[in-house]
Formats: sequence, structure tokens, C-alpha cells
Amino acid sequence: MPKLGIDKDFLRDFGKLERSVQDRVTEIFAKFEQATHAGLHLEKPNNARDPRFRTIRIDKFWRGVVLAPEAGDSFTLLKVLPHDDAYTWAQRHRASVNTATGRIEIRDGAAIDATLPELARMADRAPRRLFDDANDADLRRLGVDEQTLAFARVLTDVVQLEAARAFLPQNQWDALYGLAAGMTPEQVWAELGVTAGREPYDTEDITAAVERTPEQVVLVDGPDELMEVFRHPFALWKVYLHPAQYRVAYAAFGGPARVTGGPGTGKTVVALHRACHLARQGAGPVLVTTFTSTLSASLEAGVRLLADSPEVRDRIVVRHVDQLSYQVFAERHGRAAILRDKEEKDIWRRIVKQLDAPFTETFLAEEWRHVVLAQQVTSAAEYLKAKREGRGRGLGSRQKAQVWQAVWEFEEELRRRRVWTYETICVEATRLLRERPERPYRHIVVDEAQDLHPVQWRLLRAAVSEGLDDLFIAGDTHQRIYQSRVSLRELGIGVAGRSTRLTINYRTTAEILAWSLGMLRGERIDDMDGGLDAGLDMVAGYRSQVHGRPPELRGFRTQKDELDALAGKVGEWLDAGVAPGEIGIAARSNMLSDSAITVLERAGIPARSLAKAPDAEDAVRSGTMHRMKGLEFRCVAIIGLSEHQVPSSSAVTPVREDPLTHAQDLQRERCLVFVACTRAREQLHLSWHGTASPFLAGFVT
Ligand SMILES: Nc1ncnc2c1ncn2[C@@H]1O[C@H](COP(=O)(O)OP(=O)(O)OP(=O)(O)O)[C@@H](O)[C@H]1O
Repeated sequence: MPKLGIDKDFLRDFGKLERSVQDRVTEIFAKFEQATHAGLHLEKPNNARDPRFRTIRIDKFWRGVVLAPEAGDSFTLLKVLPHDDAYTWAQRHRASVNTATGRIEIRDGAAIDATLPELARMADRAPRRLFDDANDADLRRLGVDEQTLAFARVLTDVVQLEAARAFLPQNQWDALYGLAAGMTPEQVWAELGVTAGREPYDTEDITAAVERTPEQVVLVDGPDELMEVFRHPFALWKVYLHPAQYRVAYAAFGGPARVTGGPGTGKTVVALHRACHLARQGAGPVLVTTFTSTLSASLEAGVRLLADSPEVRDRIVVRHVDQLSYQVFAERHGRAAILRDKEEKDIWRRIVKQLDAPFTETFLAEEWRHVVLAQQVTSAAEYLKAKREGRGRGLGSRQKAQVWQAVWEFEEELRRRRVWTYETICVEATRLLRERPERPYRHIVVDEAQDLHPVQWRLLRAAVSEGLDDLFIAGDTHQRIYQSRVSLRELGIGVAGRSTRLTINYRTTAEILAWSLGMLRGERIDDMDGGLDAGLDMVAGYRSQVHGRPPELRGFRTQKDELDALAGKVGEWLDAGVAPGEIGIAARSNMLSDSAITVLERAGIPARSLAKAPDAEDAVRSGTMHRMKGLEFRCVAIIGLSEHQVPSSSAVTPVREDPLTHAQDLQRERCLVFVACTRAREQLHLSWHGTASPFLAGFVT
């Protein structure tokens, strides 16, 4: 029986074909799967650049181009085009096997030949060329072949290389682009997943090369799978991962492992692939978890899409951390009465008064969360010795005694009232799990890990057996929008040697990414492992492959002017063909987000609140910046970036109260705007009224 592969680039075009042509393609290739080689009407086109190209009739007007190796019966569908275009395509392109990665590559050989002379003329006049510092041997070792090498040698500018992406062989382009972005050959190798010192691959064995290229070619196993691929042609990530992503998702790890990377680098996609991979192995239940219900709902949808059989689906449980702790708690104690925020504040306030302590209720609440609970402090003596890193206000031993007295009173009050906070439920659930003879999960996959609190990490540690592939952690500390800071090492979760950083941004344009990174420049951000992160902009190679318009920044006199202009902007996007569901609005407060909805509706534009209708696809969705986490839209407008709204004064500790916490709070507010900006795939619009937010200083004149 013939084996059929489908090229990712074709799938991208498939959605744009007319429905009747799509149906015909599906029908032919479903039959193709069952046919024998002899039964296929494959035609060898004249003048094809690659002797292994064949065309196949779809209907009177359309033909498919198929890569058919000389021997064997594995075929790869590359294109479906109108009749003449299909023949022209076959004359311009050729397939080859990359010597370093062993993967199949397609290039537009005619475009390379046509562009090279003009580039060579320009290079003769240029003082320097792009790859002057790279020697031929290194380039060859990275899989660059003769035609691409000749091309690379006449490049003088990275913009020329970017333009050549459409026609150079993919892995060779990746290697060149990595070098141009400042990566060393070794880093490029690592990213491409090349084993050092390996013999070059056999460039004649096309069938093996196709099998080695899951990120570019999906091999379908039977007509059902084929139909499934054609039904979800846009969910490309479902089947294709970049080699760097693939390696992490499918690796075997001796213990906890972690994937980091900037926004849109595919951490969530990798986490989902990993969960399904672990479930397929069948060693035991897999928990996929994160920190909020909105995020866990989108992970659930991802698992549904990716799990390829009901058995795999059934082995995966998606549950956010508080849900897990509540479930464990409730199994033993029944329903828990939860202390509300306001009630908690009232208790602390009463204690401050009663003890006549020189602290505010906010200071005590944070000291309890970020020192006492974070380090499992259970006595005055332990508290005296506890590390208070990250807490700005120093405390002498007399003051510590006072704090401990307050904490003791507070915990006593919780016990007396039989009420719980999310943290104390988590602590109790952890205790209950530790008592059990067996762990409920064999693997845990955590997404958006940067926002979990130490008590939640302990819960997860207690919920999974220690061992191979136990914990897989995806996160980015630059996107931390809540207060938790942890050192995984101190929590007994060692990821040293099992940490990978992804560097290619698949979501945002280079312009939006550069602007958003500019906003974080200079911030010193931790790496969740007791050190400082190198900083996104310092990491060679963090890049986006797509270009677009730079973000648009606009200031207005009043809020009314700003919101009217927002309605105008959204109207422009809709007129340009962007669907309402592909537009997102973010504001710092719920109130401003709701005002935006009212103004849009008044302008006749359907708009819904992200909090109430997170999945509304037929309306523009508006919400707080916090709600934007984990989502993405073609166009994003961030409103209310005004002096007194961003940073939000209620979220920032006054500098006189605690300078260090003040600085951390400001950083978190900056990260929040960064998260909101990086949700935009194509266009980003930022606005304010009155004086602009200090975060925009340097961008606004
Ligand atoms: N290899 C790939 N090829 C094409 N698209 C990809 C690939 N990997 C990820 N994507 C797409 O890029 C976008 C971002 O992916 P994802 O949400 O996993 O990134 P992330 O790193 O978790 O982002 P963030 O940290 O900002 O939430 C998604 O639309 C995803 O489908």
C-alpha cells in the first residue's frame, strides 16, 4: 500500500481552495491511499527541475504536484494548483535532502538563479557581506549546499535573507538566519536538532528524509487520518513542530524538565504535544495544569484537538491547580468555606489594631503569603531564621516577634471560624497527598508556570511520583502577572540540565515584538531557579519570522475621544476584512473594558466581555490585561495607557512603605502590559488620554 505524506505549505493553501476543489482533493487522495502504485495516474511533467516530480489530475482545471521517489511507493503531495501553474511550479522547484538534518527541503531553484546575479552585483559594491565571518566548512556542516552557499555568499543584508525565505530550502534558511541573528554554529545545530559529529545523511533517500521531517510533512495513516488533516488544515501546529520544539516535546527526561521562551514561541503547543506523547506511552495518568480557569479551558480545547484516540484523551486530566487542591481537600473534608478577600483584610486590620503593631494589613498579608506560607514556616523560631528575600522592609528580631504574633492570631482566627484561603486549602491538600501510599498522577505538565505560588508547587510535587518524565514545566518569567516568585531548586524541583529555551516567535510580527521588548528593556527578571534571566533581548536569536506594521500609538484629550477613536479603529479593521472574533481589546481595569464594550455596541459593532464570553467568536472581545494571558488575536487595541491608570496605583505598594516591593510591583505592571501587547498577531494599537503612562516614556514625544 502506498504511503502518503502531505506538505505543510500545501495545507496552508488548502483552506483557500474552493470547497468543491477541496472535496475533490480529499476524495482523490483518500482513494490514492488505498490504490497501488500502478493504479495511480501520475504524469511525469516535461522540463521538471526535479525528475522525481509527478502531477496528478484533480479535475479539468486543477492538478496536484507529487514527489514520487524513483523506487518504493511513498508519495508526498506538495501542491494543488490550476493546470498551467502546476506545471510551472514543477519546472521551478526541486526537492533535496539536507545533509545535516536529514530532512526533506523544497526550494524554488528558479528564483534563486534569477536573484543571484543582481545580488552579486550589489555585493561587489558593498564594503562587507553578511556571512564574511562564517567559513564555508561551517556552513556546509550546517547543511548549506552548493546552490545555497553561492547565494549566501552574495548577501550583504539580513533583509535580503528575510526576503529569500520564500524560496531557499527551509532548514538551510533557518541555519543562515540563526547565524545572521548572532547565534554560534553550535547554537544553530542545537536548534536544528543536529547530532554533533554525525556522518552526512544520504541525500538520495527521499523516503527516509520525508519520515525524518514531521514538522514539514504529515504522514497520514489511512483515509480517516487524511480526512482529519484536511478538516483542520489551519491547526498546523497540531501536526508540525519546529525541530527545536519537537525535541523537547518528545524527549525522555530523567526528572523534572522545563521549557522557557518569549511570548508566542510555542511553549503551550509543546506542553500539549508532550502531554499527549506521555499519555500515548500509557505509564499512568497525566495531569495538565495551570493557574486559572480560563487558561485551563483553552488547554482542554488543545488536548481535545491533539489527542489522537479516546484512550489517549482519557489518560489526560486537565485541571487548574486550585481545582486540584480543592478536589483533594473535598474528598476528605467535604466543602470548604472560603474566606473572601474583604473578610481577610478585616481580620488583619483588627489584628493590627489589637496588637498595636507598626504594620499595615497589606504588609502582614503579604508577609504571611510570601514568607510564612512560601517557606512552610510553622514556629516563631523558624520565622526568625526564614529568608525574606524580595521583601524590602528589613525587620529586627522584636518586629519579627510582633509579625509572628500577628500571623499566629490570623491562623488561629481561620481555625476558629473554620474558613480557608486558596493557599491553606493547598497546604492541607498537600498534606493529604503525602499521607497517601500512592501518587494520583504519573506525569504532570504545567503551563504558565511563572505564576504559581510555592504552596502550589509543593502540591504538584506531592501529586506525582518522582522519576522519569515526572514534571514538565512551561513558562516565561517575563510574563509573570501575579506576585509569586519561586526558586524551583529550593522547592526540590531540579531542572538543571533539562531546561530548553525556544527562540522563534510564531505569533507576533517582528515590529510588535521589538516594540514590546523595548518596554521591558533594562528590567532584571529572575529565572525561577535562583538566578536572573539573561533577558529576552539579550538572548541571541529570539526572533519573529513575520513582518508587519509597527504598533500605532495615539494620545487623546479625554476618555470619550479615546473610546470614540477606538470604535473608529475597530471599524477600520472590520472593513479590512478582519473578523470580529479576531479583534481583542485590553484595559487595565474592568470598568474601562466595559466602557469600551458600550461604545463599540453603540457604534453597531458586536462586542462581548472576555470574562463572560471568552469563546465568543462572532464579537470583538474586551477584557482586562490579566484576562488576555494565553490568548491571541489578529488585531489588539490596548486602551487607557494613561498616567494614573497604568501602572495601577492600587496594585503598587507605596515606595515609602517598601521600596523593594514597590519596584517589584512596578515590574509586574510592566510585564502585564508586555503580555497584553504580545497577544497581537498582526496589528497593535495603543492609546491613552491626558498624559501617557510612564511606561510609554521614550516612545511618545
Ligand atoms: N512550529 C510552529 N509552526 C507554526 N505555528 C506555531 C508553531 N508553534 C507554535 N505556533 C503557533 O504560535 C502561536 C503561539 O503558540 P503558543 O501559544 O504555544 O506560544 P507560547 O509560547 O505558549 O505563548 P505565550 O507565552 O505568549 O502564551 C500559536 O498560534 C501556535 O499555534
